Amino acid sequence: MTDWKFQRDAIQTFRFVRCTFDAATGVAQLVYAFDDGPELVETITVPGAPFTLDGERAAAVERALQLLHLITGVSYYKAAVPDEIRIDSYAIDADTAALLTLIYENGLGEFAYRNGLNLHGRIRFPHGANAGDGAPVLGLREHALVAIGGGKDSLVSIEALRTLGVAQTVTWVGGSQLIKACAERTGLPTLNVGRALAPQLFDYNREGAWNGHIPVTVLNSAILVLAALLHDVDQVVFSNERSASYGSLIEGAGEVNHQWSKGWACESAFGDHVQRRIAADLHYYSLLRPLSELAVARQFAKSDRYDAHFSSCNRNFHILGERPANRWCGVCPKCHFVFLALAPFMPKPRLVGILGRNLLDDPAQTAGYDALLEFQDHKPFECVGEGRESRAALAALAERPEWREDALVERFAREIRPQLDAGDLRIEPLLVLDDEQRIPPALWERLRAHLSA
Ligand SMILES: CC(=O)N[C@H]1[C@@H](OP(=O)(O)OP(=O)(O)OC[C@H]2O[C@@H](n3ccc(=O)[nH]c3=O)[C@H](O)[C@@H]2O)O[C@H](CO)[C@@H](O)[C@@H]1O[C@H](C)C(=O)N[C@@H](C)C(=O)N[C@@H](CCC(=O)O)C(=O)O
Ligand SMILES: Nc1ncnc2c1ncn2[C@@H]1O[C@H](COP(=O)(O)OP(=O)(O)OP(=O)(O)O)[C@@H](O)[C@H]1O
Repeated sequence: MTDWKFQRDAIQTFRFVRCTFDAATGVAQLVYAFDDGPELVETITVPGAPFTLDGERAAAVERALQLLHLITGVSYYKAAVPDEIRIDSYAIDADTAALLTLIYENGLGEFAYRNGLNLHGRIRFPHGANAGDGAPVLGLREHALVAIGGGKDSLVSIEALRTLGVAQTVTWVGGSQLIKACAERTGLPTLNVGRALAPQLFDYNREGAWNGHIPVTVLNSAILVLAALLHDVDQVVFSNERSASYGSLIEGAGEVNHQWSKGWACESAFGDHVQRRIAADLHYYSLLRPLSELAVARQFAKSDRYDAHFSSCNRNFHILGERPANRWCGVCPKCHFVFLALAPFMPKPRLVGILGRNLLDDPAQTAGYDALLEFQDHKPFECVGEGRESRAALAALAERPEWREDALVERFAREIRPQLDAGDLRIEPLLVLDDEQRIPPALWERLRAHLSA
């Protein structure tokens, strides 16, 4: 064991070694290993300890901990993608194995595509027969843990829930100062869950591990489910919009969705599983599922409360490495898209003030915008709206005197718009609310009225 070296292609087995939770400290340890190599220990710390857990709630916490262990393993499994998966210290049933296969295969879709790997049929979680449905009703208190990511989406949800009078705690995972500042700006109760990846993963990455995107949203979701049980809360609320269900269309490969774990397929499978197998009265849902990215942007633009605090630029959220000096790098797909999506709904000086520059008047950004428009390129592997949303937003700006002379708007009107069907360029149809969602029905009725106001 002391001589063990990470040799990606020689590794045969990925092991889920054990998971533990200490109610006195709020610390969960999620332990993995390759073959008989060193233990890889990821640590999750839920503030609020000590936690007093009675019989049924303690059992639900144990089930949530195992689900978290199984989902979080994706970060380590991907480093070698070995043929065999083993679960050393507990057993899972066929339903749980099916959920995990769905999450690993699809959540690692971009990773597999970029590395030229085929994961279909390769990910096999050992399992027994189905244990049957029947998670108990725990009598959880009516309260929402709302995930906050520092960008516009979660802020739209938080403000909607505030307006609708839903009691909420603004919750985030990890040490981002930007998210903390946004959370504090809400003026609501906050909960910051600590997360430390096993340090060896960074060594393995340097030593030739497979690397690439992992389904981080479902991982954060599993963390919040555990935190909800510990804090006796009946709702875990995310802010994943309808557009997240659509990936990039790649010639020869089909659809590859960077944000698969923000999509409806993941939300419905994960949310149903939580209610069937963990706690029948724990509701996991995305409040923004009925909305397109443009509809979310329109909603965000209604208030300027967060203009000086939020950022959707993912470059702020690296564990290691540099972050943009003024919250917006201005050159990545998310900066491009958010600028474009907000532009039809916000006065121009306000938007330029938020990002610090006018991205649509910068010819150097042409290729970036072409990818968003799916013009001579595919939609970027990032959390951006659908191509039709970008095209509709630019078409709207091409009609506005304050925007139409800007370099990229003018180019769109001259070169790209004539190749498109005018009927597909209207914004209004993209703002219609969708019915595919799992928001608690009474809340959905009130939310629909609020969003339509
Ligand atoms: C901040 C970011 O975008 N990171 C992505 C980037 O990672 P990078 O290597 O540049 O830096 P770090 O994030 O600091 O990660 C260092 C290494 O750690 C590993 N890792 C990290 C987190 C984790 O949960 N598991 C891990 O294994 C990984 O090996 C890193 O190399 O590129 C990576 C490869 O494409 C991405 O996976 C990183 O994405 C993060 C996991 C992340 O948190 N990204 C979110 C900002 C993000 O993409 N959110 C999407 C949601 C999409 C989804 O749910 O799938 C969004 O904006 O909506
Ligand atoms: N560190 C985090 N902890 C908990 N939840 C997070 C974290 N980062 C992102 N999320 C949540 O994951 C979901 C997807 O994140 P995403 O980045 O799309 O949203 P956002 O930051 O609210 O908005 P934007 O799209 O403008 O960046 C959101 O519900 C967000 O709240």
